[in-house]
Amino acid sequence: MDEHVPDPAEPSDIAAERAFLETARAELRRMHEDVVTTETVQDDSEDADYTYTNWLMDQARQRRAEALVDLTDVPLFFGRLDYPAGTVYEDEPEAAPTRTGTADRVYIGRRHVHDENGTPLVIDWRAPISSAFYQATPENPRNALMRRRYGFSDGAELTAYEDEYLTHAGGASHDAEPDGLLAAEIERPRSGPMRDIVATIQPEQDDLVRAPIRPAVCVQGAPGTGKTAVGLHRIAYLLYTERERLSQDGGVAIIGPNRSFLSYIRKVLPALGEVGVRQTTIEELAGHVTVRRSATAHEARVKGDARMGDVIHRDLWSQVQPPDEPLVVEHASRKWRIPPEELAEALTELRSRGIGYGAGPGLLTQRIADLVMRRIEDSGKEYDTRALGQLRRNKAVTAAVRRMWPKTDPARLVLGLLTDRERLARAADGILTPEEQEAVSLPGKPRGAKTAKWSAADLALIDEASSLIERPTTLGHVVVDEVQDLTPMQCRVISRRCNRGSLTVLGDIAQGTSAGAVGDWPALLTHLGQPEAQPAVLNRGFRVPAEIIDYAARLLPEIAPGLGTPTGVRHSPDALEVTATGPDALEDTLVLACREALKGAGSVGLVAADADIAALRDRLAAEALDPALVGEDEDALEASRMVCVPASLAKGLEFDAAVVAEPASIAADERGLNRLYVALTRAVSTLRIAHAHPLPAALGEERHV
Ligand SMILES: Nc1ncnc2c1ncn2[C@@H]1O[C@H](COP(=O)(O)OP(=O)(O)OP(=O)(O)O)[C@@H](O)[C@H]1O
Repeated sequence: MDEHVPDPAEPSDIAAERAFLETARAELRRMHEDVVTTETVQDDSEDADYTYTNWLMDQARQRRAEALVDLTDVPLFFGRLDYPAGTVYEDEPEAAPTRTGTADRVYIGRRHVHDENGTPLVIDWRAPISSAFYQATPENPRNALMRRRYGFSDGAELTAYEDEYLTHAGGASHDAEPDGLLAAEIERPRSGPMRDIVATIQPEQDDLVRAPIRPAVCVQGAPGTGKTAVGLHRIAYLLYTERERLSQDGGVAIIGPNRSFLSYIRKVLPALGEVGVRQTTIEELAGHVTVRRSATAHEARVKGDARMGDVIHRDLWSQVQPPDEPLVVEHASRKWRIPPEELAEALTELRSRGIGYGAGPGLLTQRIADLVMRRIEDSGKEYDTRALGQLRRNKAVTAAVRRMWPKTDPARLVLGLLTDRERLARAADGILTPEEQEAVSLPGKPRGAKTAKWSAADLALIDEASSLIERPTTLGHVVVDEVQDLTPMQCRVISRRCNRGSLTVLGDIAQGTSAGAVGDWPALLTHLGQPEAQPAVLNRGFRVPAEIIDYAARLLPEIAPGLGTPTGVRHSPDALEVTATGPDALEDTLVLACREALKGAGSVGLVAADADIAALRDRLAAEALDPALVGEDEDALEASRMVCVPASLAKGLEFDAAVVAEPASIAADERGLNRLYVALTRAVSTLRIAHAHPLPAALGEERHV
C-alpha cells in the first residue's frame, strides 16, 4: 500500500491548495452564471397553466441562483480525503485537478461544485461519500488514504492544513495529534451567534446527524457536547436526503427554550444553505393567547401534569348532551317529531366513531336532517330536492344541535373550566385533589379569553383543547432542544405535531430547571409518543475545558444521580478561578473579573440569579463596560461583547469567558442546583466565580485563589 500514500506536506502545498480553491471558486461563479443566464423555457401562450409552470420554474431558478452565490467569507471547502488513484473518479484524466499520479482527491465543502464537464470539484458534506471524512479511522479507513483538514483566516484565506494518514503504512503520522484544528475551531473567539461545525463534526456526532429520518433520534448529552449543533446539522442533512418528502409532510421545525436561544442559533442553518426551517419555542407553537403572568411553581407543575389532559377531555365532551325533549321541525307545512331517544342514539353513534369534537355539529346536523327526511319519505309526501339542504338550515334543527353539541373555542373552553369552580370540580373529580383544583384556577374574573391572565403553563392546556376540537397540522420533522425542561403537557403539544414519529429529541436531564419538567428519559419519551426510543449518550464536552467541567460535575450526584460524568476534550489549567469576598466587595470583584475578561478576545458573559442581574448590569454600565442584557434585548449577543445573563436564560448559550456571581443565590430556588450547573458550564476558555456567601455544599471543598 506504500505507493498510495501521498507525498508529505511540502511548502508549495499551501500554494497549490489555494490555487485549487480559486479554481473551485471560478467554477462556482460559472455555475451561478449558467443559472442566471439560462432562459426559463417560457410558453408564451395565454394558457394559465403554462403561466403558472413558468412562474414555478422561474422561482426555482432564482432559488438555485441564490444558493450558488459565492459567500467570500465562507470557505468553499474545509477538508479533503485522498483515495487510491482511479477508485473515485473512474474516467478522470491524469491532468484533472482532483487527481494526482497516486491519489484521487475528494474535497468536502458546504455545497457541491463541478466543472464544465460535470466532474465534481467539491462534494457536499451531506453526500454519502463525505461520511468517510467524519468517520474514517486508521482502524477502519473506508478505503481512504489520508484526511486533510484546512485552516482558514477570518477572511476565508486558506492558511494551514493538518493531515491524518489513515493507512497503517502512514507510520509516524498515524499517531499525530489530529485535534489541533478542532481545538482552534472551538477556541476561535465568539462574536455573536453560534457557528456551524460542519468542518469538524466528530464521529459520534456524525452518527446522529446522519441517522435515518425514522425512528426518532434521542440524545442525552452533557453541556457542550454538541447537542444543539447535532440537531441543526441533522436538519440540514435530512433536508438534503429527504427534501421533497419533508416539504410535502409540512416542513421542518426546531423548537428551542426561548427567543434569546433562537436568536443565538439563527444563523447556523442559513450558513449551511437552509433558510426555510421554522425556528420556534413551545409557547409559540402552542400559543393561542397572550401570556400575561408567570405561573407559580406549584401551578406550573399541576398544569404541566398529563392528568390535565384527562380533565380537559372530560370537560369538553361533557358539553355533548342528549336532549330531554323531542325535536319538532316544521317543514313543508307540517310538523315532524323526532323523539329524544332517537336523537340520543344519533349522538352515541357519532361519538363511537371517534370523530374530533369540532366535526360533531356538522355531522349531527346532517344526521338529524336525515332523520326528518326519512319521516317525510315514509309519509309518502312529495318533497323537492332542496329539502335536505333546507332541513340542515332549519332553525329548530340548528338550535337543537347547538344544545346537544355546542360549538366551542379552545381558549374559551379552558377559560370556562379554570374560572368556574363547580365545573372544574366536575371535570377534575377523581383526577385532581381539591387543592390542585385551587392551584390551577385562573386569578380574577376575566371577561373573555383576550383579557384573562394567562400564564405560559396555560398554553399547553389550550393547545390540548384545540387538538381535541380539530387535529393540528403536522410537521415533516421536529427537532426539540433542551427537552429536559418540558412538562408532560408540553411534550404532548410536540407529539401530536410529529408526522409518524419523525422527531429528534435533544436534552440533558441534569440541566432540567423548570417546575413540572418530566425528569427522566423513559417518561419524557413516553409523553413524546416515543416509548421505544433509546437515548444515545454524548459525554465528550467540546465547549468547556476539563478543569471546569470536572468542577461543575461535582453537582451531578445530587442533581442527576446515575448520569455518567462528562469529560472535557480540552485542558486548560488556568481555566477556573473561584474568589471569596466580603458582601461589600462582591460587585467590585465581579466588575474586575469582567474587566479582565474583556482584555481577552471574544464574548464575556456575566451570569447571576435573575433577581440580581439588573443591578449588576447597571453597575457594569456605570463602569462603562457597555453591557447588553439577555432577555431584554433579543440581539444582546451581537449588541455587545459584554453580556449580562439571568441564570434562567443561560441555557444553550456560551461565552469565551464566563463570570458567575454568587452561586448560592443561583442555587436558592427550586431546582437551583441544576440552574447552577447550567451557569457553570457556559465558558469556552475561562470561568471566574465570585461569592460572598458560602458555596453550595454540593460543590464540595472550595478551590479559592
Ligand atoms: N465537532 C465540533 N467541532 C467544533 N465545535 C464543536 C463541535 N461540537 C461542538 N462544538 C462546539 O461546542 C460548543 C457547544 O456545542 P452545543 O451548544 O451544540 O452543545 P450542547 O450540547 O447543545 O450544549 P448545552 O447542553 O450547554 O446546550 C459550540 O460552540 C459548538 O460549536
